Amino acid sequence: MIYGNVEGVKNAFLSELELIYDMRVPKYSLVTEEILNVMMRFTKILEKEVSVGIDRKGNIISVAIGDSTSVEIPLIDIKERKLSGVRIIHTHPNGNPKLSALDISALLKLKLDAILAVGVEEGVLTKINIGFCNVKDYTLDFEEIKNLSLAEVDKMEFLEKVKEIENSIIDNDVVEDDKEKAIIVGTDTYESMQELAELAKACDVAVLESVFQNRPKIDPAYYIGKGKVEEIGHLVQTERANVVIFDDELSGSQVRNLESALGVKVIDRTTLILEIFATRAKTKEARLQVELAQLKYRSSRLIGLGTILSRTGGGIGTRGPGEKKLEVDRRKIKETIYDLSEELKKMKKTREIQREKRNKNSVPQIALVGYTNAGKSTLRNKLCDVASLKDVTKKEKVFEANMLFATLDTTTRAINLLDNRLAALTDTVGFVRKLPHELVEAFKSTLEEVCGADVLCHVVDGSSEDVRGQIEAVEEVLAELGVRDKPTILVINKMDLCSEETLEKLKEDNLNYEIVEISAREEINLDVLLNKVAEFLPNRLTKVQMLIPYTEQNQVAYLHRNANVINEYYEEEGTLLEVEVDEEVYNKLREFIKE
Ligand SMILES: Nc1nc2c(ncn2[C@@H]2O[C@H](COP(=O)(O)OP(=O)(O)OP(=O)(O)O)[C@@H](O)[C@H]2O)c(=O)[nH]1
Ligand SMILES: [Mg+2]
Repeated sequence: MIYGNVEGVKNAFLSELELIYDMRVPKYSLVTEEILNVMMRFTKILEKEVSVGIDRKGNIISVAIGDSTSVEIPLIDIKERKLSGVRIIHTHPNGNPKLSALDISALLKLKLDAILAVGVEEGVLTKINIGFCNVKDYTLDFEEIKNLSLAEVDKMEFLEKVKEIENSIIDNDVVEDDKEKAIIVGTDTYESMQELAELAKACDVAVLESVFQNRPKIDPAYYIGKGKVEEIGHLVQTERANVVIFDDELSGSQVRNLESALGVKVIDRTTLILEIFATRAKTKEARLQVELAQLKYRSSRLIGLGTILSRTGGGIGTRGPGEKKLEVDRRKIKETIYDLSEELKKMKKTREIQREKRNKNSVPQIALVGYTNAGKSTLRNKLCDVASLKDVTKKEKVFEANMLFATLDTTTRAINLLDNRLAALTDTVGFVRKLPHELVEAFKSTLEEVCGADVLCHVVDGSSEDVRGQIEAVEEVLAELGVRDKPTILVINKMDLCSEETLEKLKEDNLNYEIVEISAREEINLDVLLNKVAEFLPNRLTKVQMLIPYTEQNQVAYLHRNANVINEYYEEEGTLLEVEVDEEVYNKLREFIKE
């Protein structure tokens, strides 16, 4: 069987190529002239690369049309402390034997014994380059032996060399360096690039370099200019990056072209955002939503993740729905999308019912909204601490970190306002610019909490260089949700990092808002915020007098927890309390109310 790109190749040619399988290579040789001659002939006829995989016994294990990655060989784990036992011989139809980026990454990822690139011009051999793995700084590296003649290749003590490499893998205790190291590429704005770097960080990917190209026109094949691609390819090699992340959406074919030019995995901003959502999704509903979004995004392009790159497994862009799921045909994907949507619809209904219940209980709703990293989760935690319901609350810390999207699921907790009213405080997912529209759709339902809120606290990071842009981005989403006319407090957070000037300027620029400046982390002005929120909430408290007999003292304690006790007197018949109560408490203790 001939692997790789065989479409449109005449059957007669394929049968002739099949004959290579019957050829043998003597144990101590790299390759034979006989095999090379067939390869070179077809390289000329097809004007394509021809690859042959040979094992250490000299058996031909695969013949393929296409680059070095079309050869099918099993993946070897470095923990086994050996190489794959396979060498790949392939032709370069342009006559240049230089190993390409893809050749080198195939060598290292597949742990080949060797990779030979045979330059072919007009069907004639020019020179041969050989790549071997070697060990440098306890990690797997490569060396390239250049411009050899066939006679020189013949003379090479190839098996000795391979043994040497395997010994040095054992001696140096080589570990697989599977950390993802990225070069980020953008054409939009500096802010957007900075955010992309943050997003990568949130995904545990180190950003080694960032490349910016100011380009009015998008290149249909590579997105960026050809020269830039080369520059990045060079950086990939020198910095030893293993993924390149683009700031904008790429088409499936751009991803494929870039991967083959750069020799490493290429992903775009949307894939990265989806990835973050996938790793952070905590509830079943959130996970379903992300999975749905990922399926939709990938099915619309069925991104290649070049053959070898996807087989090396792990890392960004490969989690979530899982490769297996993506390999199934489009019809299956459509069915899955349908099922997921149905399941989500059901969940949405359940949540609506829950929300209705809560509304009936007439607990006022406060929602924290804002740009990602503004400090919403920190604020929610602090408010839960400061305004805790004493023994009534089960405090549940929100996952908070200096990372984007620390929160994926809206999480609601009860807090006690300073006037002793109970309120529900909801933390929401942070917004980002260029949120893929697949996600806007998917996450609208989690943001629906916002629609039910009585007051919105729009939290902004006052210390950010792009406060204005972030405020606008959030306002846009709020408008889309149809909640711009809700009472909104602009909460300027991180005032500990802001200068007086910045704060003044911010306030001047946002005269249309009620503003409270705070520091969530340093707990500055949290009481001011709580009071402002109380002011904004519809007043649902009623002032009453209650006389509680001394035999029912637990009700006094209950009132202290759940109502606003203004005065307390000890009378003969019991405790007389002047309290502000909400509907629930009113109904529960109605019998004690003194007219
Ligand atoms: N200096 C300072 N840092 C703060 C303050 N509030 C929050 N932070 C930090 O800002 C970072 C982000 O805070 P989070 O609470 O996770 O932000 P978030 O708005 O919930 O972010 P997403 O969930 O991604 O939308 C964390 O490192 C916090 O410690 C503050 O008042 N001052
Ligand atoms: Mg958060």
